[in-house]
Amino acid sequence: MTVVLSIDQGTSGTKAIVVGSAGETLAIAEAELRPRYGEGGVVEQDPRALLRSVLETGRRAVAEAGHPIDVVALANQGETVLAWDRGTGAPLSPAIVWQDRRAASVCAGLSEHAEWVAERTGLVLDSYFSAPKMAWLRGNVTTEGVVTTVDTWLLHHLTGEFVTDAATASRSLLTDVDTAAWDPELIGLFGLDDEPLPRIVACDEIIGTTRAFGVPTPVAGLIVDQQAALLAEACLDAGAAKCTFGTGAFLLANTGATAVRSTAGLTSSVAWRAAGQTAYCVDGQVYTAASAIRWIRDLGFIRTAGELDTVAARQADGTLCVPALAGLAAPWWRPDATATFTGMTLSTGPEHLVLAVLQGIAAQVATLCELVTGDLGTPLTRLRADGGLTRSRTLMQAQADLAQMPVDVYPSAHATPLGAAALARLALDPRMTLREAVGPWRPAAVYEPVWSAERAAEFRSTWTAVAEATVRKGDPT
Ligand SMILES: O=P(O)(O)OC[C@H](O)CO
Repeated sequence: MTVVLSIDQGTSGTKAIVVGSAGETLAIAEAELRPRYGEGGVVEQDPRALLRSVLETGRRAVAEAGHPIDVVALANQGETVLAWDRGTGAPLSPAIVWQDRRAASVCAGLSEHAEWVAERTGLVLDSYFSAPKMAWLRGNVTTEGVVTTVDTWLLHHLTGEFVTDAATASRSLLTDVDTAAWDPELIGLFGLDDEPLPRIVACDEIIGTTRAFGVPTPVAGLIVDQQAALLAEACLDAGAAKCTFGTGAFLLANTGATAVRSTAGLTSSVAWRAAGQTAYCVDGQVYTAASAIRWIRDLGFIRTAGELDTVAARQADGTLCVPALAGLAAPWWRPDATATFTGMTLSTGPEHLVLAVLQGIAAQVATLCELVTGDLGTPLTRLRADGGLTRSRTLMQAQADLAQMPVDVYPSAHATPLGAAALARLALDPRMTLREAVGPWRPAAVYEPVWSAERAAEFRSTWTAVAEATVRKGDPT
């Protein structure tokens, strides 16, 4: 029996779970993290707090499980970067979170290269990805040490190794998506030629051992959190898609062994490299989902996210929201976009604003479902969903209504660490298939659309007009 300590180091928190061989959760420990938001698109985290949360939740989960662990897996937040000293491991900068928009200036300066960069990397030249942030850090914060994604820094602390996995590397704008290897031309474009870059490893590779959680234990099962959830939800065949409703909402669809070049403004990256194969996915992003809910909570509209369904109005009053509180990603790619509420009257209450935020998130995800369908060449007919916000019945019903497809809610709140745990199991038992490592699951709830196709289309066209107007507001005059 393989017991995995699987750690999900995310934007809003770190979760460590101990997973038994049948995928059962033996223990859970969580730590909340709060990024620092500042003017000018600043979203930062204290790297030491991230590391502390990994060590502390991992140790608590192991103690609670009361069972020796065989392997440690780590899922990471993808595009968040920091500068650090390779000798001491000390951070030399804050962690610049994927939501941070300050590197937009780097992308603007490279805009004439946008087309070939997209063709080579499968991504869009946008401040969301790691390389512009790395270049921004170099130009504005420090020329010392190394600049890497957070996973590399955490893994250095755990094992002493200098590595990243193929899925995380593919989110950088520094890899050729077809080979998933560092690309010297891209590295040169961002002025990062002199940077030592970590070795790219497979997601199911044993990269070293750690003593951080007791006796020396192998470390394997490294992957971006979104891709981990795609794997946990068994989206193993081309065409299967999931949306994780976390800090942001991220829709990923498996495209098999091919990295498609999106014609719709989505991005393509490595889903995982495991069992000797590389699988790809297309993805679309809603930058603020739970962070929009946290925002309305901080404004006092709700006391906790658990109140969403009781507070949200049963009927909309015409208020619409584009929750672009940290810019807009696919298909607009406008880091400068800001959030909008329209259609309010004197009778609009907090309940209408709460409903409008939930419908705004669902409308953005519905747009992504439509675009994914275009890229896959076959219609997306069902959506799998996970993440904390799937607890909101109002949101899930709005999702089914606006996307006009059933939504299957994943039964566990731990899709991301369960996906990383599956990769770790595979690492320890290479005779297993990926499908066996993941195992079957049944939805905890299925939301069927109750709105007619006409009603959904009408809502979406009004909402899209508001989103387009939001984007036009920032157009140069
Ligand atoms: O930390 P999460 O769970 O919000 O996910 C972050 C995404 O992977 C960013 O691309």
